[in-house]
Amino acid sequence: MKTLKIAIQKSGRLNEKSVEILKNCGLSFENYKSSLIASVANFPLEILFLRDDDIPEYVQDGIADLGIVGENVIIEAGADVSYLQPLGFGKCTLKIAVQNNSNITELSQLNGKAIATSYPIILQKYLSENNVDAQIRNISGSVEIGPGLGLSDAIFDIVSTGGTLKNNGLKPFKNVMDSQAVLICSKGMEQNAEVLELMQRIQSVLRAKATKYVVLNVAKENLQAVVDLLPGVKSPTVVPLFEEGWVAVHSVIAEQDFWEKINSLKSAGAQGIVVMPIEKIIT
Ligand SMILES: Nc1ncnc2c1ncn2[C@@H]1O[C@H](COP(=O)(O)OP(=O)(O)OP(=O)(O)O)[C@@H](O)[C@H]1O
Ligand SMILES: O=P(O)(O)OC[C@H]1O[C@H](OP(=O)(O)OP(=O)(O)O)[C@H](O)[C@@H]1O
Ligand SMILES: [Mg+2]
Repeated sequence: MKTLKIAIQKSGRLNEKSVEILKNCGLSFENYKSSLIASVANFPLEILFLRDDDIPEYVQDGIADLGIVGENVIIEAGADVSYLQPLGFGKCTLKIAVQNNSNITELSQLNGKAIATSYPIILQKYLSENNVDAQIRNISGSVEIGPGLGLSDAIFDIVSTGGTLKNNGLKPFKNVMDSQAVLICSKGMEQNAEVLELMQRIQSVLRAKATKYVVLNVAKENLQAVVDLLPGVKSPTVVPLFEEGWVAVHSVIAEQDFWEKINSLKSAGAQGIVVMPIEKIIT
């Protein structure tokens, strides 16, 4: 059996969550800051710790079979890789931003202006699609200080909370692309047995993360109303309580509408609601 290689970020925004998702898949490996490669003890896999910019090309060229990296970095690199799974972390938007006191309100006003960015390829494509002819200043980081120093009239960078823009006297002007961390593989590796096994594990971890396990008590006369609110993985489990006329209901609830559901359950007669995290859901 061939040992696969997966490339993840060595340090930075995606490192911790990438390590976490692999560990949650049951993979056992040492995560020393100093080592650039780690062997997984219980799966035919080696983990390469790299700068995120290098990951798309490593995967494209088959030096790594798999990778975890932001979509923004893949698109910027123009890498020819297969997308396997969005991972739900590293969520951000690439935006053009201008100074708070700027009078730029239309895209066409960027004609002839200078825009600082670390993502010149994505920006150039967007500008060309919108017939804007601006000068792109390619800088590798701290892009947000550009306008304040007179280096550029606008910037194009990653925005998440908007805090960095605010701290530098900038305001968002145009949203260009949303991004999140994704699992990718080299072309032709999509059906590899170990790749499929890893995908299945990652998906079961993601499904579990998106849900909570709920146990509650309800009087039999209110059971149908409560069950109608709870789909469960297949359907809710209902077991009798020692006290006559009462049952316990076991089910799962989606994280996203959790509080709304809990309030509806209480109104429908649910009592003693216990909520627990789920580790994995295998379907
Ligand atoms: N503020 C943020 N919120 C959410 N996701 C972000 C944020 N900033 C960056 N990201 C995502 O995380 C990725 C890595 O960001 P990071 O700042 O660690 O990159 P980097 O400094 O280029 O790292 P490296 O040292 O590996 O080259 C980005 O490409 C993007 O996909
Ligand atoms: O909207 P916000 O929540 O403020 O996040 C946006 C900032 O986050 C990223 O930088 P990071 O903090 O990762 O530092 P870096 O420039 O060293 O990569 C990005 O380059 C922005 O500067
Ligand atoms: Mg980088």
